Amino acid sequence: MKTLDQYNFAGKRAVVRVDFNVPLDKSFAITDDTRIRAATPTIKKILQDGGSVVLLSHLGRPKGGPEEKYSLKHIVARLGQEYGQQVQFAEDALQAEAQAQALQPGQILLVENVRFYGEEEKGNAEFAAKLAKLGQVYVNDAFGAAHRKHASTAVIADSFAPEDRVGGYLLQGELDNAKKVLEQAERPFTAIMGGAKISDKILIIEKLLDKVDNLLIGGGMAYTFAKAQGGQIGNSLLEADKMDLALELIEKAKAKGVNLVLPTDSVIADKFANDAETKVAQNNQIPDGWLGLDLGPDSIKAFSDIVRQSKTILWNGPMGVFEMSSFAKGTETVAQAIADATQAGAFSLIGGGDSAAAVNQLGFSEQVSYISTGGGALLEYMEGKELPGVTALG
Ligand SMILES: Nc1ncnc2c1ncn2[C@@H]1O[C@H](COP(=O)(O)OP(=O)(O)OP(=O)(O)O)[C@@H](O)[C@H]1O
Ligand SMILES: O=C(O)[C@H](O)COP(=O)(O)O
Repeated sequence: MKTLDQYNFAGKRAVVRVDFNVPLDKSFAITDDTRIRAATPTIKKILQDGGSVVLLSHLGRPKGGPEEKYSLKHIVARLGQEYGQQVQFAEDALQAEAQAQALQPGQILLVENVRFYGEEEKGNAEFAAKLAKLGQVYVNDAFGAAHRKHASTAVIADSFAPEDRVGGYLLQGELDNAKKVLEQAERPFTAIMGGAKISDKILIIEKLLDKVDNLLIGGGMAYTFAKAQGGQIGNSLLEADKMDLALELIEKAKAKGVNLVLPTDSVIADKFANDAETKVAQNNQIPDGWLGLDLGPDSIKAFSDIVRQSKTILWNGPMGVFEMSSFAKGTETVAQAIADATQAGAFSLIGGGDSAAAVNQLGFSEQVSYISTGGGALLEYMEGKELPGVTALG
């Protein structure tokens, strides 16, 4: 992979694929800008060389057409602050060529969400070739989307000569840190998995069983395990078609000697709201009409104790609905335990858009070793899978 420092961008227009899939609140304000800040060194290097930049990104999961809540126009002003200059905006990825060609050295153009075209996620070659016309060199700095073989993350590279395909600083740094955990993990090695996207992660959990000593499973995905074990989970998150797999994972963990820890209790709520009525329940005895939204006190203690004794820690996915203060305690306490372990010499790698947001929001960002901008991308890399976004640069 050609690195940024091996390329001189003077007089060149670079198409830079970034992962600006940042969380937005209801009024479209950015609630965590980690991914924006993380790509800045790459963009500055290109500009300082005397190049111009055409930014491509996705935001959210639109259904193949424009959707106001997923428009990248919401982040234009923030980018302007970040780069200390006005950032131009192209409202349609396939109508952006004239605007791109008019860019002067040092200028930046942000192109509307590439997923407003269904061809993006299909990895359509014609669509990719049209995007490639926006510049003369392709830079991929979208580590968070490097596991997607999409038009702008991978296929587009075919339209550029190998010497004009470049890996950005963020992409390179992320790969270096992930390798540290994969190849030099000091034991005990603990992975903590949580969040809502059960189907995205459950297969990856299986792979982690070959690498870790402890696997802690919290957040929404834990209820699929509880239900599979015969528990009552009320209205908590469930992916019914993954229950068999959950049981298999429990068995496999046993066979491999991995300490798989599930929450024993939860903070449950009578509605999905910060002002809901709450109480603590055993994870297998959640009444109908109630839903588990955070780790309970026993689970918090069990998780934190293991984390504090670990020498390598990988965390992906919050332990509860941390965005609501009533359900943030599990995530906060686990983050504190990771910070304590790091202070005591452990290497801690935090992955996932929401996990990174939680660590920032709760004020722990300076107390962990590395915050990855990748969720699925980091995990797939850890699992030993090839990342199409990286392979395409070769
Ligand atoms: N018990 C729960 N019930 C419902 N939602 C939950 C629960 N626990 C956590 N969540 C939600 O899960 C979401 C995060 O899940 P997600 O799988 O997206 O994690 P992530 O860290 O962002 O990883 P990635 O980057 O792969 O998306 C948060 O918005 C959080 O509120
Ligand atoms: O948030 C992420 O993990 C990346 O931006 C990829 O998004 P996706 O899971 O919607 O492809």
